[in-house]
Amino acid sequence: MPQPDQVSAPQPRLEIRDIRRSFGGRDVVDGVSLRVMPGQVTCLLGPSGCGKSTTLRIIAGVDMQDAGEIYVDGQLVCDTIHRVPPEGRSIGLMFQDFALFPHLSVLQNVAFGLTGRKGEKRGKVLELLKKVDLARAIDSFPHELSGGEQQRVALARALAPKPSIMLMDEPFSGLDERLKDEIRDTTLDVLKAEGTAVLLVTHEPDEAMRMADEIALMRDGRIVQQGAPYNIYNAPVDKRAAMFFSDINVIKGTVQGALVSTPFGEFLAPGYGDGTPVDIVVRPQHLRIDFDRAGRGPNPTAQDGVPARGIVERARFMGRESLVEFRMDYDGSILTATVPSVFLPKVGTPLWLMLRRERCFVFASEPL
Ligand SMILES: Nc1ncnc2c1ncn2[C@@H]1O[C@H](COP(=O)(O)OP(=O)(O)OP(=O)(O)O)[C@@H](O)[C@H]1O
Repeated sequence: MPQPDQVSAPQPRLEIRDIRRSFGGRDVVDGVSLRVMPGQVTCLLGPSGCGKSTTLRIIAGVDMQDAGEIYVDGQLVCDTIHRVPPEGRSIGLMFQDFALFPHLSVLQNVAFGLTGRKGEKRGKVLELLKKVDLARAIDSFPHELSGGEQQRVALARALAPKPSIMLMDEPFSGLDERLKDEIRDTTLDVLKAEGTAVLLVTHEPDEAMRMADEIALMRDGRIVQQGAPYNIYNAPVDKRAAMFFSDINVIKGTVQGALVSTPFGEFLAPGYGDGTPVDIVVRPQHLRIDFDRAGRGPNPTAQDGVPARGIVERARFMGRESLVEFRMDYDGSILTATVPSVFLPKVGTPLWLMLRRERCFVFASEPL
């Protein structure tokens, strides 16, 4: 029996350490480290141009880092001296523009990455196509399939050489919204069942939240925050990280004695010196709305703080929810709340707003 201190930590399928890459003197990837465990999906999420695709291309071996190391199952596959070629890295690729060969059948497309005799290959392809629920299409040609079906064939093709890692760069962005959800779920199910480690690049927060076990939020060539979707969403590292996932409201204040006084009551601001301008950030769904009672609002509570009054400036029905904008009495600024769509107040209605304390974040003000 292994002793507790002899039990080794689980081995990441993919590990990159301090990867750097610059183009024309600009650090496009500026010290990125990541680990992806078997069967885990990590999403590299960030705005256009932040260096996501470059990071992926380096891992795939189609571009070369200036510094840093890449390990697959604990084995060094690439540093600046040693370099295992792309085909030797046990890495599968699925890119948005990674199209099927139009003149080859589904069988030939999926068999493309397989070795072995013809009869054997058909058996293997059939097995792969069953996984993506497309066995019936084995003799079809790409143009006879829908976009989603083509994507599932592409997945089967990428899985054919049994890669231990799958790199995906915006693989679903060409599909229509309804199809996307379905193909995302199929893809996830298949990859999880295979135990493949997935690194998926996307600029869509919704896609990352839906797909990822872990999100690595990237900005200007660096990972600024990494964690489970729930944690990234509910404990953003800064205002820009909060804004990346939803609209936000900002209430301005200044720190005095580790506290910020606002019309919504006092907020703790530990670690900030006196006089520091701060932003209290809260998402629209974390505002509470209450009725006006002859010029008075609800009583303050520990959970929601002090109410402040605003006048409905605009209210829009959005289907599942309504979006309501308030002009606040205290300084004329606008705050936005989302509420269940059964509630659609009239413009000009006075209402009281409270902020759900545990959903508010205090950050030092920074120009964006
Ligand atoms: N081969 C190259 N030569 C010069 N500049 C490059 C090269 N490859 C990428 N870049 C630049 O590096 C920056 C990051 O590009 P990258 O494609 O990695 O970003 P991204 O986050 O994937 O963005 P997008 O989502 O738009 O693809 C961009 O400004 C891009 O123009």
